[in-house]
Amino acid sequence: MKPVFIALDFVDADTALEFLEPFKDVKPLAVKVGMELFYREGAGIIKDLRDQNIDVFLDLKLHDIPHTVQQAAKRIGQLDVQFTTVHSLGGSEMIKAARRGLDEGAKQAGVAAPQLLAVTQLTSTSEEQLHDEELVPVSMAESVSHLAKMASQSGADGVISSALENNLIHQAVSDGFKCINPGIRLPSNSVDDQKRVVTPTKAFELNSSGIVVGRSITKSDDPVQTYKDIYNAVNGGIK
Ligand SMILES: O=C(O)c1cc(=O)[nH]c(=O)n1[C@@H]1O[C@H](COP(=O)(O)O)[C@@H](O)[C@H]1O
Repeated sequence: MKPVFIALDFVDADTALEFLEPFKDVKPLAVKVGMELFYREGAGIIKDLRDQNIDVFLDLKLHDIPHTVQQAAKRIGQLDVQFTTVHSLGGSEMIKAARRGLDEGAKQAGVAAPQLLAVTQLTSTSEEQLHDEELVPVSMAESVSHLAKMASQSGADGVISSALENNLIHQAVSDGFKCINPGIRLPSNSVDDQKRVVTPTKAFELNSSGIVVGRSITKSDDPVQTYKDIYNAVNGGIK
């Protein structure tokens, strides 16, 4: 099963849970809680979702010195979430520290440790920005596959990248390493702030291990049907 994570980019728990009401008989269901919702609601929203048996990807994109990241990751590891993120640009020592923190926290809480995903280059970053603002001299594809290799050697279970880079990443890492892809748009949607976008079908043609979809579902006229259509295009099986 390749997950389709719905990005719950909502202002508060009431709005997020109200949005999820019509999904109560939809299985499987996986959601992403990001900074907007978590900074407002903290661990309470994670508990509400886990109590409904929903898989949770807690996306806080940790990026700090290794000790700070390890301690923060320990707290995340205690929350019984299934996936979480760090920025790969924090470096190999930071990613290893995150891995240690997640494992320690999960062990203390008696839950399974979350899978660790390292963000390579954000899907809102263009090739021009990479060169002009970050002064990175190599191409986007080279930068992303290099960061993915480093993340895989540092204990990450996968990366967050645009699907456009999946095939290069798969060549650089061992089997089983996940490429989870945001920057997903249906052909009729506007691109908004994203730069490196693909459709859900294209993402899976490009060997995606899972996708993150926000506004294409949350702003759709019929979010449940849009979720089912996207999920079925990839996996089939939801009525
Ligand atoms: O880590 C992420 O999930 C992420 C990384 C990235 O490079 N690009 C990206 O868009 N995201 C997240 O994926 C979601 C995309 O939302 P939409 O653009 O509305 O589909 C947001 O919650 C972003 O925070």
